[in-house]
Formats: sequence, C-alpha cells, structure tokens
Amino acid sequence: MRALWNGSNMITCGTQAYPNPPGRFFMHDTVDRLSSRTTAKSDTPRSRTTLLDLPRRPRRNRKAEWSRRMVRENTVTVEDLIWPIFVMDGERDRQVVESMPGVFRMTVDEAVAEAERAASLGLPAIALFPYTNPALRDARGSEALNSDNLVCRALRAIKRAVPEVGLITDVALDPYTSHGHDGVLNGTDVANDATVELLVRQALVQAEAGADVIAPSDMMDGRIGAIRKALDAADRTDVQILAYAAKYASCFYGPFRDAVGTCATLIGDKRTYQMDPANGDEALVEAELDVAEGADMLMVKPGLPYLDVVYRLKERFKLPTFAYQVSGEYAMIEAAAANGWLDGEKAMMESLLAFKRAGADGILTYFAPRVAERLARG
Ligand SMILES: NCC(=O)CCC(=O)O
Ligand SMILES: [Mg+2]
Repeated sequence: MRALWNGSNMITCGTQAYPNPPGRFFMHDTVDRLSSRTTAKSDTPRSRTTLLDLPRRPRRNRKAEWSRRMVRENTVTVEDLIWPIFVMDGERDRQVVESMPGVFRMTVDEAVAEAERAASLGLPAIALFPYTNPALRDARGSEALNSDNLVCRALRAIKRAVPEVGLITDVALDPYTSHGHDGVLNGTDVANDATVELLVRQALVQAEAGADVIAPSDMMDGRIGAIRKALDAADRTDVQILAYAAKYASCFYGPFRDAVGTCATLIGDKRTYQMDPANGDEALVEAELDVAEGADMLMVKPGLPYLDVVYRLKERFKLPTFAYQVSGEYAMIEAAAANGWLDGEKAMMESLLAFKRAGADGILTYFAPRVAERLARG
C-alpha cells in the first residue's frame, strides 16, 4: 500500500484517508502513527526510514545481482536463434544491404563460410533467402522451380560442408516474380489455388536439394496441407514444416525487400493475402488451419509489434512457436544506435528477451551471430 499526499490536508493510504495538518506534508511521526510496528522499530535508525507497513516488497528480490539472476524467469540462449542469410550469384563476394547495417548479401561460397561460423557458434539453424537475378524473374516465378536455382545450390553446398546446421527455406514466389507478389496473378489478384500448385513444386525442389524445414511465407489458403501431402507422397515425411501462420501485411519488411530486390519490382501491396495488422483473433483461425493441415511449428511475423499474437498462439496450440524479428525491426535498432539515441547492444538483447517472455521458442533474427558471439564471451 502506498501513502500519497492528495493535495489537500489529508493523507490517503489505500482506501483510507487520514488528517494531516495544513502546511505539513508526510512527516515521519504522522506515518509512524499509521504503522502497527512503530514502537519496536522506532528504536533503530533503520526503522526511521521504514515509512510504510508493507508485507510485500517486490524490490527485495531485486536487491542484488545474484538475487536477480536467481529469480530470473527467461533467458536468451544460442539455441533460441535462427539466422536469416541472403544469398546472391557470383563468387567470393558480398554486398552491403544499405538499409540493414551489418547485413550482407553473399555468394554461396561465403554463405558456406557463414554456415560454418553458425555451427561453431552453436546456432541451430539458418534460413536462406535469395536475391534472384532480375533477368530470371518472370510473371510466374519460374526460377523458383529450377532445381539448380540459387537457393538449391546454397542448400547443397551448405549441407555438404556443415550437415549439423538445420536449413530452413522460404516457400513463396516473391523473390522470383517480375511483379514482386508471392504468387501468380489473375488480373490484379494473386490467384490462391494456382499459386499453391507452384508452391508445392517449389517445396519439393527445396526438399530434394537438402532443406530440412520448409517455411511457407506466402499466406495462401491451404498451402500447408498441400505441401505436407506432396512431401509425404514423395517419401519426405521427415521434412518439417514451419508455417508462417500469422504473417501480417507490414511496413516493417521494407529493408528485406531492399535485400532481395523486390522493392523495385513490387506492384501494389500484399493486403489481400497477408493479414491486417488490426487483427488478433484472425491469427488463431490462421494457425488453427495450419496446425490441422500438418504444420510442425508456427511463426509470427513481424515480431516485436506482434508479441500479443506470439503469446496467444503459444498458449493455444502449445507447438514450437517462432517469431521473426524482421528487417525493419533490425533497422530501427541499428539506426537509433548509429545516431547515439539507443544503446544498440542493450536494445538487441532486451528485444530478444521480450520474445522469450512472450512465449517464443525461438527467434529469426539478423542479430543471431552477434548475439551468439556475445553469449559465448559470457
Ligand atoms: N519472407 C520474408 C519477409 O517477407 C520479410 C522478412 C524481413 O523483413 O526481415
Ligand atoms: Mg493461412
């Protein structure tokens, strides 16, 4: 209970009000009269500062670092982190992603070296995203079905070099279409069922090249079930599906579109298939369908602005639930840190801890190697 001066000549303490002489504010003797333990305590100097009779003082548990460590509910570990990597054509080359300081597009050989780094840091998995040569993009995203495309080449090379790192691939057509949408167009509409047919083929091509986890991020209806059936029919019952169950039509993907080159190509927006940021219950409907269709794991995207959704999905379905700390979230922290407005390291760690507190089992984050290195330093 907190004693407050209410601006009049009364002191309020909980629901009770006590008279206080005008002009006198909160003298110790006034408080002592309110305390049932006054007499015994008033003998010692310490008791003079004990103004309130509080059976519960949550600050006690925070009094020292050892105690804070002892009562800590959540921690970020290296196992929580999945590292998204951008691949591009060429050899021994990297390109800066302007809007994501510290993040690069890299050639397959460089990606292999980074996968080796991931393994040595103890990161469980990496997620691959291609920067497709614009000349290879067409209206139907045909390059997605090429078993020798950039992602498939990266999968084979990384699998060969570092088999212990899990490989997650993005199933969606946007890095491959000339219009930047996640599916094929029927007029201006992204045609659901025709797109699902292509996504199934894309998933099979990726599984064949060595993907351990297929992660459909397209938000077409029915694609999880269709992909599961096709994988099973192809004798790939071992391939996991991480469903981007609740992917919102968010402005926070801006820098990612820079990285995979869809900023220039995207015509219009994705609001007819990605979710409305205003909706929470709808995420439960989406996730329920994906679970029924065979999703092994769920994803919420973006991350920090959607922690309520992470919490609700984890509570409801009890499946491994991941959050994607997307490019815009990364860019915001980096930009503020570069301006000296935030302590970037602290913001990075606090943001990841928040995902854990909300119930996430893991986080896809561009900070992954930096955090892993920091955790390794202890
Ligand atoms: N499928 C991946 C995205 O759509 C965006 C991720 C990001 O903004 O980091
Ligand atoms: Mg869905």
